[in-house]
Amino acid sequence: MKILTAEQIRQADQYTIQNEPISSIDLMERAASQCVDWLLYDEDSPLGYCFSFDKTLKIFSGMGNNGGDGLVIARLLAEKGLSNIQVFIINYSDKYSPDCEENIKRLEKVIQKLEKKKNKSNKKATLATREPIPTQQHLSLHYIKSVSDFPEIQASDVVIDAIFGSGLNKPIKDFTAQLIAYLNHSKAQIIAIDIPSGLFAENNEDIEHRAIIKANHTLTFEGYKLAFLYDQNYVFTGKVHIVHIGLDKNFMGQQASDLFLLTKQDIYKKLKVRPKTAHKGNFGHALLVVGSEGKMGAAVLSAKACMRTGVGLLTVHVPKCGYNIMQTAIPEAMVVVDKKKKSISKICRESTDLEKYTAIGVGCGLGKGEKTVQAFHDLLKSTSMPMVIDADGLNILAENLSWWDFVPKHSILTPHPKEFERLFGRANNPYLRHQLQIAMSIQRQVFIILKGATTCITTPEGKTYFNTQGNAGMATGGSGDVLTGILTSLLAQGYTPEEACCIGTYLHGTSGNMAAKRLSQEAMIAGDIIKYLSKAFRSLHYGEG
Ligand SMILES: NC(=O)C1=CN([C@@H]2O[C@H](COP(=O)(O)OP(=O)(O)OC[C@H]3O[C@@H](n4cnc5c(N)ncnc54)[C@H](O)[C@@H]3O)[C@@H](O)[C@H]2O)[C@@H](O)CC1
Ligand SMILES: Nc1ncnc2c1ncn2[C@@H]1O[C@H](COP(=O)(O)OP(=O)(O)O)[C@@H](O)[C@H]1O
Ligand SMILES: [K+]
Repeated sequence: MKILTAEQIRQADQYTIQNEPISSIDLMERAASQCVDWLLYDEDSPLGYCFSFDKTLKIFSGMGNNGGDGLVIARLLAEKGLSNIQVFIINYSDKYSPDCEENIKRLEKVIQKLEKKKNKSNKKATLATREPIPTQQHLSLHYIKSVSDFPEIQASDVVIDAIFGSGLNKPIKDFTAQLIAYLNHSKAQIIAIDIPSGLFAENNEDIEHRAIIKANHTLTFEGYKLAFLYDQNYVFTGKVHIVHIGLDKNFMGQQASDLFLLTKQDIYKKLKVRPKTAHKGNFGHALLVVGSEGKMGAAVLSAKACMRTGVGLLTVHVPKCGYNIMQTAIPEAMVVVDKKKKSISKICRESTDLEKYTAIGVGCGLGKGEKTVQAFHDLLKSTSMPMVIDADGLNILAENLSWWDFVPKHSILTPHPKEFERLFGRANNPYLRHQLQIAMSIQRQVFIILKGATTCITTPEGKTYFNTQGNAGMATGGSGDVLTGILTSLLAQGYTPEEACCIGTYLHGTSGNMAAKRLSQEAMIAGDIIKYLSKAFRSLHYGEG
């Protein structure tokens, strides 16, 4: 799925208005009604299925179209019978957008209607019982012009943030900034409409010092904004939900973008089916160069994951101390032992040694001893076959930058954020780090998989794929070794490095999710990701689970 910029979405908005055709105020109505559906019927909604609602919904609306969305949400919820709704318009300037202004009038009319209804029923009740009955539905509109207008917020309140959307063009200031700090300080659940107010859709500088809503949920229109895919911004977006508002699909499909979110369909299309008459020679021969004393677990995890991802043959090069461990843990793999007992010292005597392999994975649990460093150098120089480089392989490279010249073109590097920083340096914010990652992929002609809650893959052509599969149960030692095994297996089987990166990260995250569902995030360990690979494959091939 393509990720579009806020500017491209705005153009899609205009195109839809002109060509569907639909008026902008009706498009706003449609967007808000989709949000209302989510609020009333989604299992994640703090309002969920709760018509007789004992909490108060406090909607904070700005003066642009995002504010307009908030006003329509209030009106539609009131029309559906939701009881306690308070709307606050934040007067940060003296100019409303036309659709926002029109929706204030529409909301005022509904309030008047409700008041009339209330007075009528109170009159009736007074005649019959001589006492007014409690009001059934409360909808009110207030204006915030300074700090003294801030309402009290209870922990049980649900706050809708419709202050600013994608039209924000500079950081929020003055009492609106104070309001955001005040809302963030409250214990209420916050739902942001389109984008948390204060966050820019792409590049966010100086984020620690800016006023930005910290939402529990964000209902975003049509698709993820780039900023939502950086782990550092999760604190602002909370869980992201896509709300389709009916923008022109063809127009959006034609927009140029080098940014993609991986979906199940993308992966399904890339997965090959194993021919009925296949033999093990059809699925490649992988070599894993892994392990050292005390870190043979990393070697075992990568080897098991490699075999469970479908490789035909696997050879694992380990130090002598790893021989029994490896043969016992995974009899399906062949083992080549190093001359050294505790760590690897020489991987290949001649370059022809490597010719029988169709892919090489190196780095898991390798260590950085002098001989190992030399062996890694020799390995890089002996082959032009793209390889998967992880963990200590990356650390060694970071300490020997001149060896970049020997890294085979189109190799896959799998750093976590710390390893990335060692290799490529620091960037001031996640957007700039992403730009650095793209630049490095192009300059070094490698695929870089920056691992995280959302994993970011960049290609030598400058494309980016984001993988959002996975969960915090995978934040445990060895999960990265499993990914290296999976990637090496896919490369060995003849998938292109780009396919291997996309399928590998998606598969890894999907297995992790399946393991967490069955075992809990706390109890699952890296080896469980391997156990659930079979289920993940079945879900991709046959839609099971
Ligand atoms: N296709 C879409 O994406 C649709 C978008 N809609 C909504 O429209 C929003 C965008 O609306 P707008 O363009 O009116 O933008 P906003 O509602 O985000 O912006 C508010 C206005 O405030 C001004 N402003 C920007 N930064 C400011 C600051 N720091 N201090 C004071 N004023 C500032 C801007 O000039 C703008 O006029 C979206 O986020 C979404 O909620 C929907 O209404 C319908 C369809
Ligand atoms: N919170 C999370 N959500 C999703 N995936 C995660 C999360 N934490 C870790 N992971 C995944 O687990 C793996 C951890 O890799 P790494 O840090 O190299 O671990 P190790 O070195 O222990 O093997 C990565 O693929 C990463 O994307
Ligand atoms: K918002």
